[in-house]
Amino acid sequence: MRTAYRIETVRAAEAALMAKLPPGALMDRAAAGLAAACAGLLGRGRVSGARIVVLAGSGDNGGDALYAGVRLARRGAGVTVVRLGSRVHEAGLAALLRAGGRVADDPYAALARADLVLDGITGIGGHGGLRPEAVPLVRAARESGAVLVAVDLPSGVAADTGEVAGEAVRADATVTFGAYKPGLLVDPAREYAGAVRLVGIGLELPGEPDLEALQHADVAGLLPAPAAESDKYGRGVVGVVAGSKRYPGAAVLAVAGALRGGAGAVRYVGPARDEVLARFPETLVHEGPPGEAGRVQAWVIGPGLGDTPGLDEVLAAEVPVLVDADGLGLLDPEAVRSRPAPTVLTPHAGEAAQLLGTSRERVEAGRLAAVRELAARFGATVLLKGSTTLVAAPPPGPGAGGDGPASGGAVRVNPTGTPWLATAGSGDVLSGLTGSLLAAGLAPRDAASAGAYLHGLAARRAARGAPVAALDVADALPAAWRDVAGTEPGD
Ligand SMILES: NC(=O)C1=CN([C@@H]2O[C@H](COP(=O)(O)OP(=O)(O)OC[C@H]3O[C@@H](n4cnc5c(N)ncnc54)[C@H](O)[C@@H]3O)[C@@H](O)[C@H]2O)[C@@H](O)CC1
Ligand SMILES: [K+]
Repeated sequence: MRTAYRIETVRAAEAALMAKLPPGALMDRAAAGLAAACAGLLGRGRVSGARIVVLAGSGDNGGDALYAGVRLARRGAGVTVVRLGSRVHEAGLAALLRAGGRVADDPYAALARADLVLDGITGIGGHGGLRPEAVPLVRAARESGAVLVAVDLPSGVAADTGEVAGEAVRADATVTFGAYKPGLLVDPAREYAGAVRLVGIGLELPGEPDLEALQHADVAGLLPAPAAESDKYGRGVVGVVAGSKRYPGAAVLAVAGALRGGAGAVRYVGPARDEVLARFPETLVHEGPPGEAGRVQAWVIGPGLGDTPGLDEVLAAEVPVLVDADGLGLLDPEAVRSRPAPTVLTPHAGEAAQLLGTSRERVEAGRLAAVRELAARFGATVLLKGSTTLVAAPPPGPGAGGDGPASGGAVRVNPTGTPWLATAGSGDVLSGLTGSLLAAGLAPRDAASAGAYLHGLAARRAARGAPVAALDVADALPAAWRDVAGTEPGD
């Protein structure tokens, strides 16, 4: 599990640790890790003679960069400091000057010649984005062709939210200290961080992070495995209400996902039975209302639905319900909040904006806030699709909607996303898959995050660098599952 902690938590852990250590020890650890990472980026034997520029802001982030500069200067690098702000970390600057570094006479000339630039303008103490005087320097650093390394965070991005107001440093790599910060894992800020390396400085962090990204082993631990004696009900039956005369394909895609999600059977309800059966003869089909379709352990409703009725009936069921796509447009928060069983909503940014009464741009700029807000407003687990798909559980409240602790627990961020997934119908596959995991008995937050994980992995496998269609993603799900579970085709 990769975890991220907000500034307040990181600062508290730093204060507790600093109280036990001699002054400067933590900064020294950070600088040592940073210098080692820079040496690695420059390449073996390339530190001596390398031209390094330190963009030094006024706080400890600049201090880290200056002390890393000291270590690199001692190994023979030519280190030049560009001062931003009225003051810099004076002890760090003095140490660097003693080690042979110097202050730039002409910052732009220094940047143009640089092999590596350290962005020590701001870290977790920064607010309000890059200041105007920093913008041209940051642009010059970016355009110089030097390797641009952000210290702790790319300056200008918001550590806690991943928001980026105006310009920010676009780093090739970020060396972060003690813990990942949420902004390093969530877009848009994540894109500015480049390759992120975590340097341990000995912080003791609380058990529950603000954000977590599942890895293979975590997902493997969640996936359902059929027992020898399981019948189809034991494995779960998922009902899929999807498709319309106009969009029969959405039904096929949702069923395709559901068949690969671990449920023992898929029941399809809707007008696309012929299309579904032609592709997946194993599907149980029903043309009447969902309530008469027979027993299910979870419902998926929405993909390609148009205005087909059935939502109220499905929401009244005492089993988990996943609402996607067209189903979301018809959703009443109170009807969801008062459900007797958990609900999962899977909007993309546009649908989330509609549900929140805001714009798509605002949702995309503040994805963490949006997913938390939706989970709280609807008392539902929300999977917000996008380049960094997020899953938030609702805070505890009336009904059985919540499965997470106090605040709703850590928001999960999916690490397997790929731009190839931005293709028509891929969301339908995800809904079917996630609904199937719900029917198999996974808790809502686990079903949504394992679903997103497998879906992203399947898309990568199917794409291998070329465009994919949604059905290719569904077809690659078994291989992604084997990858994660560590099973072989013959098992
Ligand atoms: N506290 C600690 O023990 C440790 C801190 N570390 C480093 O210290 C950083 C935090 O240091 P600080 O709390 O001094 O904060 P920062 O250095 O991140 O930034 C605060 C300073 O920048 C100025 N500032 C704020 N917003 C700005 C903006 N938009 N543009 C320009 N200047 C701006 C402030 O006036 C203040 O002087 C971490 O990110 C990390 O790099 C590490 O050395 C590890 C140990
Ligand atoms: K920085």
